[in-house]
Amino acid sequence: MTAPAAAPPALDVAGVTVRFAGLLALDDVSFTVAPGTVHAVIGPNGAGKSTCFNVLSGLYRPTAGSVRLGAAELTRLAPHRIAALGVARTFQNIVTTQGTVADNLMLGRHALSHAGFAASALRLPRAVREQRAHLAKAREIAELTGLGAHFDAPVALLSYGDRKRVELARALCLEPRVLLLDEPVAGMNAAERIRMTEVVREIRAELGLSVVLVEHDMGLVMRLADEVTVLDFGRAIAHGTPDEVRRDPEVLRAYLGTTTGEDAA
Ligand SMILES: Nc1ncnc2c1ncn2[C@@H]1O[C@H](COP(=O)(O)OP(=O)(O)OP(=O)(O)O)[C@@H](O)[C@H]1O
Repeated sequence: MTAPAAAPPALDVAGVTVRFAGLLALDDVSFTVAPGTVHAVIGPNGAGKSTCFNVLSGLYRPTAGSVRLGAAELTRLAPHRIAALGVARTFQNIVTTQGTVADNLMLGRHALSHAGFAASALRLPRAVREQRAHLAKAREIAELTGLGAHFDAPVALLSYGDRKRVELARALCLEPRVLLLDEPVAGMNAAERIRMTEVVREIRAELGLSVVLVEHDMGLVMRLADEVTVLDFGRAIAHGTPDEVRRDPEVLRAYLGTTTGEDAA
């Protein structure tokens, strides 16, 4: 694998508010994802986690507040512009079933293609060279995410866990500086969860990117996150290391019936 790129800039979320009619889905939420760290956003159902992700990836425009990647303000940009600045996301419920693993990863490379459609269709030398380089990169990312042996396999024939990693690999094909992971282990069995945890660790170490993680699986959050922000009714009620937040009385209160924080979220 290539050497890790320079550390990504910090992702600063400052005073973000999202109002849907009368409902405050996010209420003046601020946190900073430090370069190269895994930052989890957790909270009970309806706390605002998905809304927060949708703001970070440009699907929602906040009512107030800002999201900055280094000097770049993201909140007024369309999702594809945010992706082009190096913020890629996975989707919780999209588990692709079309094409081969290679096809899906090459779709992820599409946004980085410089040769135009006509040049590619005409197989002009530059387009052919570029296509070859994209394929090599896609293969490298498949290896990194444990999909190397399945590179030419139809996605429909893969296990659920492998397909979730295709979604992750597709996002990595954008060569992001910040990766937004939306419930990466949702629906997985125990073995698949462990595998995904290992893969996220490896990609962080290998690629040096920052990861923002929304996840209900507290085991995964405790093992992976450097920092955690806890949302409740749209407000950020706690920030800290996994150990700090699981001992925080307000966090324990937010998760009704939770006494240890182990099975929170
Ligand atoms: N597009 C929308 N229009 C109106 N209300 C919305 C919309 N999206 C989310 N909400 C509301 O905003 C609040 C926060 O929802 P959100 O989906 O962000 O929470 P969440 O923490 O991701 O929940 P879950 O863990 O159940 O996925 C909820 O009350 C939800 O009903």
